[in-house]
Amino acid sequence: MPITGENLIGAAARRGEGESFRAVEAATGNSLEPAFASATAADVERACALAAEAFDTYRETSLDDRARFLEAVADAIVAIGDELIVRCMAESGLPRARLEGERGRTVGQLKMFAGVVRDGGFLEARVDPAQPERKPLPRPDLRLRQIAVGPVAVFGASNFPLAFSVAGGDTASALAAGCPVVAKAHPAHPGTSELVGRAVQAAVKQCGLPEGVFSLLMDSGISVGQALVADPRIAAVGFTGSRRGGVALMQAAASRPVPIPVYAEMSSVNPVVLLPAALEARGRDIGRAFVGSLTLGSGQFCTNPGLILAVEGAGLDGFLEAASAALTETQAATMLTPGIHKAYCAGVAALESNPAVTTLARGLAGGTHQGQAALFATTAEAFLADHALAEEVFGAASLVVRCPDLATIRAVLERLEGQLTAALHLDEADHDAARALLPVLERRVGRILVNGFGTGVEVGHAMVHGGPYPATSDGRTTSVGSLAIHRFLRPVSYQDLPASLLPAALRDDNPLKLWRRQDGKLAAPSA
Ligand SMILES: NC(=O)C1=CN([C@@H]2O[C@H](COP(=O)(O)OP(=O)(O)OC[C@H]3O[C@@H](n4cnc5c(N)ncnc54)[C@H](O)[C@@H]3O)[C@@H](O)[C@H]2O)C=CC1
Ligand SMILES: O=C(O)CCC(=O)C(=O)O
Repeated sequence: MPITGENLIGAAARRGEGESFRAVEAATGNSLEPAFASATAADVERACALAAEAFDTYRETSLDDRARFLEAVADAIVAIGDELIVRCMAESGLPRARLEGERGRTVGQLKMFAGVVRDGGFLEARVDPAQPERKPLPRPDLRLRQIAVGPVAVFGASNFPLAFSVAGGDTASALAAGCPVVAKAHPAHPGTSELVGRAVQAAVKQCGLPEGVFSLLMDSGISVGQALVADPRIAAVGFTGSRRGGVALMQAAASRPVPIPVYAEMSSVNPVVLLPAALEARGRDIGRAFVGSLTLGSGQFCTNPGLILAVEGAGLDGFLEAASAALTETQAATMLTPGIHKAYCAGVAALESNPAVTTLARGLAGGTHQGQAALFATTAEAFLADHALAEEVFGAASLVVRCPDLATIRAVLERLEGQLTAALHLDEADHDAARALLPVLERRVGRILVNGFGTGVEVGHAMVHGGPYPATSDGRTTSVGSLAIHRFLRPVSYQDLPASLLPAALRDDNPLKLWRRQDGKLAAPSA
């Protein structure tokens, strides 16, 4: 499939008339062909108009038709073949095996949502039949279902160019909910974005859906994203990226005449608590496993373990020795963009020059665009006194906070901002200590895990990839897993509607065979 540098607006492919830009090969910094041209305000207008036009038809597609569409998108992505992987490797600097895995995750995610749609449970159908004889007042007939919120703007992430990008989790969950998507390509991987966008466009056509179900807009800057979020037809936003970018979109959305929700996944340092018995028994093993997670993908995961909390002692010393030894041998790896590399180097330099911070180890030095891993340590006292030490350094850098006791670990956790994950390393003798920390962790994070690290999010039904601000803009939800569909749904109640006007999900004969809440009780569909 040739990459043309065009915007995909409904069924059309159109060269933008905005600023021209090229993708950059992450490993070399060289420009890649072809030139892309940023979309204009008229392109944004057209994509949003088509999305609004498609909305009522698309949201009422049968569950089976919508599921088949999601499966068609998955198949079309696979059908691109190796060209997708090769282009994505060049644009992101990520290795083949990682991107092949990520393609599998992207396709699996679309198929999972196809299953969620077919199941119909996300409609949360409820029926409270009328009670005309109720005293002192009769009860009306009340029925409820969830409907799609409207067209969704999706901003692809730089660090997951497939699974969190054009046809990633935000797009899959919005399409599953019945929302058309206008995607804004990340300027770090426009070629990858176009290839995937063309696959979605082809699936829309193949399934006979209205063309406005999907559009893809290019931009080297931020004006297309700003115009998209401001467009009155856009009803919600999905975003993964920097705190600055996410907050800017939250502000843009909140200052519209009609504000809309922004589901932004932003920054997180993902505290890892090493409890005493586990540290003493296997501190060295934990240290080696930690370095594996820290340096995965050059540390460019929002779930990266950026903060380690432990009580001082021989166990922590063993952990630090093993972690430092492993880190010292870690190869530097190409980072996603020169900008991200520069931000990483600045973050590391700030820690190195902080008098309250000790550099424990650095990985092997690398080329111009490669991130050199780093491990730092500080005291709890210094950490609590300096807010900057709790900020995310995006890349393979982590800070160990030496604590005098468990109460101090708890105090540090209490002071942290909202996080995506927290990990506890524990043995049985640590259970009481862990139990005491759980209430704090539940208040601070979206996912609590034991004897592991948060990198590598499982795409499933019980996953929460979210957390209180600033991990995300809305801690009540998730951007990974089937629950993500609820971000793009809204309940509607139908009171005393004649049977012929009711949506199929709420009719007495239950033609969709849904599990429904009948007078408050979950009821199976009759055979
Ligand atoms: N928490 C996470 O998962 C991630 C965090 N990051 C952080 O973000 C930094 C920069 O990476 P990027 O991927 O470029 O993130 P970014 O937040 O700068 O950009 C992400 C997307 O949002 C758009 N955007 C950014 N600011 C905007 C604004 N004010 N108005 C409209 N659109 C806007 C960009 O054009 C891009 O499409 C990294 O150094 C890292 O610190 C990056 C990737 C993932
Ligand atoms: O760890 C993962 O699998 C996903 C991480 C993520 O969401 C991110 O880095 O943006």
